Amino acid sequence: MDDADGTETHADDGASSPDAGASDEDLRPEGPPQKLLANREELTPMLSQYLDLCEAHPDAVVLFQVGDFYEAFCEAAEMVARVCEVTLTKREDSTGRYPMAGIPIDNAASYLESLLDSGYRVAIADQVEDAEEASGLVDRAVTNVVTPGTVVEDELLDAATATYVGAVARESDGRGDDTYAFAALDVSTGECQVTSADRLRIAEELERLEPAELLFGPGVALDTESLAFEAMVTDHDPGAFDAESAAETLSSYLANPEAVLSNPTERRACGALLDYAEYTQGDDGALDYVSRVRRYDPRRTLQLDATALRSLELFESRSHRSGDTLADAVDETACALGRRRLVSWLRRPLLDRSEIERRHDAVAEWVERPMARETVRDSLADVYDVERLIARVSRGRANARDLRSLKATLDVVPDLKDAMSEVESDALVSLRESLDELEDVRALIGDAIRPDPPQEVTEGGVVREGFDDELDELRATEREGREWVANLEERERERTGIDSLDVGYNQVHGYYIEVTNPNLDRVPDDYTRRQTLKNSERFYTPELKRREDEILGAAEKADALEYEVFREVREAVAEEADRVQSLADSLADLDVLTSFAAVAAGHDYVRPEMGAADVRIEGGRHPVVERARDEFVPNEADFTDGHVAVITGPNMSGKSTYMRQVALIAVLAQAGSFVPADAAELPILDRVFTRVGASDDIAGGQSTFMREMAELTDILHNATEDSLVLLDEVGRGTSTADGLAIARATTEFVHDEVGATTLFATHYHDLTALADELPNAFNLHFTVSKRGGDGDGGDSGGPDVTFLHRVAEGASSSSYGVEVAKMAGVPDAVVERAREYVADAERSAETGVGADAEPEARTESRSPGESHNSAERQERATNGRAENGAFGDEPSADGDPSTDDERPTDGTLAAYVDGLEPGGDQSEATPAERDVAEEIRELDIAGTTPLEALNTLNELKRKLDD
Ligand SMILES: Nc1ncnc2c1ncn2[C@@H]1O[C@H](COP(=O)(O)OP(=O)(O)OP(=O)(O)O)[C@@H](O)[C@H]1O
Repeated sequence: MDDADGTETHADDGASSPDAGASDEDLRPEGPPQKLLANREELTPMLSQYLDLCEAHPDAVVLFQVGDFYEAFCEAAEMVARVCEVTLTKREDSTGRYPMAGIPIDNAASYLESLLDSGYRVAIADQVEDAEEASGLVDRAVTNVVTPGTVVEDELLDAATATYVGAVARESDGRGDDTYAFAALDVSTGECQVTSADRLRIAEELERLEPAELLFGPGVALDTESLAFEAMVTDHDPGAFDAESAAETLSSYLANPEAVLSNPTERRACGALLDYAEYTQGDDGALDYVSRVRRYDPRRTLQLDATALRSLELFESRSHRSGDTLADAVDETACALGRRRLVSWLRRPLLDRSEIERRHDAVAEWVERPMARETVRDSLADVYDVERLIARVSRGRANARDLRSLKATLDVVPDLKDAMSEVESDALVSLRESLDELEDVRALIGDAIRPDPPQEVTEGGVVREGFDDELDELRATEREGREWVANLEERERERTGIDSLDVGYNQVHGYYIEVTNPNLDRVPDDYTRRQTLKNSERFYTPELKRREDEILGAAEKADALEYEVFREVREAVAEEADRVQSLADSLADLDVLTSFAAVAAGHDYVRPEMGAADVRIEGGRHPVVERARDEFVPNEADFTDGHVAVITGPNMSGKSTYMRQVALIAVLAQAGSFVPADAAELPILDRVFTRVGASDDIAGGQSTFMREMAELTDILHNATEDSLVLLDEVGRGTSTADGLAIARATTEFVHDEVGATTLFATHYHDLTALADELPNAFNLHFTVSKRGGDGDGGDSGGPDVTFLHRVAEGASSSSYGVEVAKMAGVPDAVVERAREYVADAERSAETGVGADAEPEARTESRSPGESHNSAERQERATNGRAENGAFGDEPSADGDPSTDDERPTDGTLAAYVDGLEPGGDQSEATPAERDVAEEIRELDIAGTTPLEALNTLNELKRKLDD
């Protein structure tokens, strides 16, 4: 396939076998293959060239163009064959046998994707000279290193999200105060952003942007394991982080780097990053389209760390269903530019009230002008991803279709401006004014490029007639020649009298006149034989030959000239990349503002009033859950009389949804959107913290409880009075006593020291007492409606519970755990038995039986460390608070009436245990009952979910029945 190299064909020659070469599992497929290194002196020129390229790219798998394939050899071949599921063949020459695997170039993207997904970087070594013209070995060079963070191929990129490569640099002041800088680049668009801060905040920035690939400068030791996203860590030349070389790299991108990047650390991170980007794009020098290097200050945006992004399901939902994230719910953008901008606005909601209100003004205006808005959206739907497209143009990778797509986008601009002719809000007016029609570029593409050009740019059919005189002449010659040939058949039939005479063309022999055998005697003298077939002969005439040369010569020249002309046009367009990029920028903003308005109009969102002292939301809804439910119950959130809300209510009653909806409303408002509520007054939050239920979390390495506490520490250290804190069942991951103690202390701390707006959902009903003690705390609870039995135990049917999902003031009075268990499908027998236990426990509580029955002996049966709790419990039990005794070891919230009638599910189990205590009425206890008692005693109640508890109960009951 590559004659110049004397290479074997790639096609499977039957010699393929998995053991065709070295099969050492430990060999890395990247870097120079051992076997080639060993034979270095004897290698054929081609393999020697391959080896050189491998050595120059030790971190990457080199794919080496051989004709229509990209080939890999030795260890790399084995890996490519495995990962890409292609046949492993071999190449054999006098120096040895080398495994070989190849992927077809035409279809390379999908294979590249597999390689990237498997964690490899790929260096593409293309033939950089025409194989036919090469004397000897074809020259090859790495034109592109494909890595997860630097991919530019549309097929490998998600249209809706930006892909970043990031670099982190560190500078130490010698006194322990380090500055960290983080630079991130989207190589597909040229968007580059840089910031610096302390280590923690930079780690947060990484999590916010989630780069697919990271470079760490000298001295940076970030534990990537602890990051909440997966990134490839790349070792790039540490020298690129040096101040001097970074300055040199930056000089190609910024006229005055010091004016844009505020400190040396930022310049080092950015310089190294751009150096790496250049390396991946084939080392052709500076990337012209990276002209927007921007510095940003994370303190100017609402902080959302990885935990918050995840638990609020901004961009990824736990269900992993599309449509289940906030970004999906408020996405009515019309083009990819808008969708990516929406994500970036939601990632970085604003802090500046006037900037926020500027967006709200624009949304309000679009809500009021539905006709114009919809016209704008229709036009935006015709906008291509010009941000990536212009980057391709600058890299010299765009084809003629790309240019036509750019033109189609530019065609839309006048319509957009028209539709916006009457807008008044500041943001929309300045967007309208910034929409550059790029009339020159549009005219150039319109005149030069045919409306429906082919994919290939080297085979003609690209440039319009009338654009280039020389090209037109060549095409005319070609056309005339073809016409002459087209009429030849007719003429020759007439001249020779052979009716069956045909004129045709084939790749090998060119034009011919075909005459069937019976007519051969009538062939004129000027016919020369070209080819003999079974039933006919093919001829040519001197004139046909001359015409053929003319046609083919003109066509070939025209194709080459067209490509030349196309490249000139492409370069002329690339010159205007900055203008195209700022147009893309404006279109993206416009799309998001229009989308916000479309969502607001379609889903009854209101404009929030910003700058309030406290959160006050009327009729608030959860933007995602409300779409999934037929009937969503709106709820108030009023923090004007207190900033700490303790929220109780049965499982499934809507606590988590409620808390998240408050946060999502705040995030949406600060991103510039209207909000799902009847009315909203909102302060400008500096940060949203979330600590959600322990069991909801992925406990990566750490114990769930440790993670919970680490997150809590973060909140308690970093929250301010402008923060919003969501705490969902803090303390659940440990013993009840510790959990309650932590929850209580946390609430007090947040209340007294932090002052943040806090929503604290809890099953510890004792916490509700805090509302009486702390002036700025108040109780909220979720109500249920009961039908049927009243749950007093006398009615074995028990109550039928309907969740109202309605929040109300005050503390809730019951956990309804058993009813939830019933709804979850726990067998009726178990549910009924559980109800009996609840009723027993309640009777015990009323009469004090359970508590009184607890004897001294119990203390002895416990471990020494717990004796204090038992004593304390007994003391409280004597106070008639049997349900606390049932929990075993909770601190008392004496005198709080709201907690007196609580009946947590766990209490019923513990009450059951109490009844079986050795010191209780054990005279008739059977061995089975004693076994059961023992098992119950060993249960970790605090670490057991209600459902597990009921299943355990079912099991225990079965044992007793047996
Ligand atoms: N306001 C509402 N209107 C309608 N449905 C709601 C509402 N709030 C929540 N829901 C639905 O109720 C179910 C339970 O909600 P959620 O998870 O918020 O309850 P919870 O009280 O936090 O439960 P748990 O204590 O078990 O974690 C969800 O399926 C949710 O879709």
